[in-house]
Amino acid sequence: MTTTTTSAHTTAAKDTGPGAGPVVAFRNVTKSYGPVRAVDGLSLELHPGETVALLGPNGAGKSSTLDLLLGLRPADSGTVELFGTTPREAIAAGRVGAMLQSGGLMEDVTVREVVALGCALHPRRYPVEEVLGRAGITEIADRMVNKLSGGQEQRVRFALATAGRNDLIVLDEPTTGMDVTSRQAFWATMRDQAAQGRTVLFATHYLEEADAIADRVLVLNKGRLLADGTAAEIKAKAGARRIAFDLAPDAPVDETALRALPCLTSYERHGDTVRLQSRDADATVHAVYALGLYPRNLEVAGLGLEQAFIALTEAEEAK
Ligand SMILES: Nc1ncnc2c1ncn2[C@@H]1O[C@H](COP(=O)(O)OP(=O)(O)OP(=O)(O)O)[C@@H](O)[C@H]1O
Repeated sequence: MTTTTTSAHTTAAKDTGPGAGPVVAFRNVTKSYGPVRAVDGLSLELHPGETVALLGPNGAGKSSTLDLLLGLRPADSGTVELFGTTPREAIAAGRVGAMLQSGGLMEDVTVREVVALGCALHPRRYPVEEVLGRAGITEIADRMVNKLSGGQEQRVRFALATAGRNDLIVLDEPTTGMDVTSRQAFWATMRDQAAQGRTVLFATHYLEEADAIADRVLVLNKGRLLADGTAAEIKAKAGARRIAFDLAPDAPVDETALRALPCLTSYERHGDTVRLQSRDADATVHAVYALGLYPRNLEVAGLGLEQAFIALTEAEEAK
């Protein structure tokens, strides 16, 4: 095993700097389980220092993509490279840390013992106490692993993923089971890792996390890449805008005419409040006035990431 005396605060390896090749390269990768095509001709590249969120509905292929990336499963066709080499070689070189949903922790050991083992196995390890501190588990270091809550287990997994100086950190729904404070602390640590030049890829169902943390968002559906860009670009790609207004109380309202407004992609009414999504907000608002309504508190806004995500995946389902 290789050891290193590099300072704990050394940044990621030099060849991950600007101008270096991609950290991750998928080229036309396909993976099926029997009749289910979990990953369908996926091509993408991740670059040094990016923090990338992987979004998708249940069964979209997120975990399968991460499994292929980590070499845990072979692709049926296409190629997966990390740092220009195979996943196996990149992991053996200690360049990749991963926190997966599955995989039990050893049970009859303390938190410190399991983290110490993770550190010992890493070719570019950090000191155990530093790893415990970063994951916020110093206080529970002497507790048995099988006595931990779900959120505490997640923190131990996080400690194992950051036991050494990795250049790529892969996280599959890392904050599931964590309370709000733990989540915030977790992402603060992750931001710090990214600021040191590491590439971070995380799958999540929390769209607000993707919006707040990621500088790039990949939307997967049915194993295919539906959108790839900043959160703002994904919102723009969804195309629709939100319109909300209040109807004048007691004014006669033709519900059928409201539902038939032009360019609507969604319609909701709660009492006097109407909430719409429209492909062309100008045309819709114009038609509201043409109905002889006098909307009050009129608001027109872009979609949030969550609504954009739903609009994009629904549009794909409708194909
Ligand atoms: N080992 C397996 N055997 C058979 N089918 C599988 C296996 N693993 C995944 N699948 C199927 O492949 C598809 C993609 O699953 P995957 O777990 O990659 O999606 P996901 O986006 O991670 O979903 P979730 O958000 O629910 O975790 C699903 O239809 C799933 O049922």
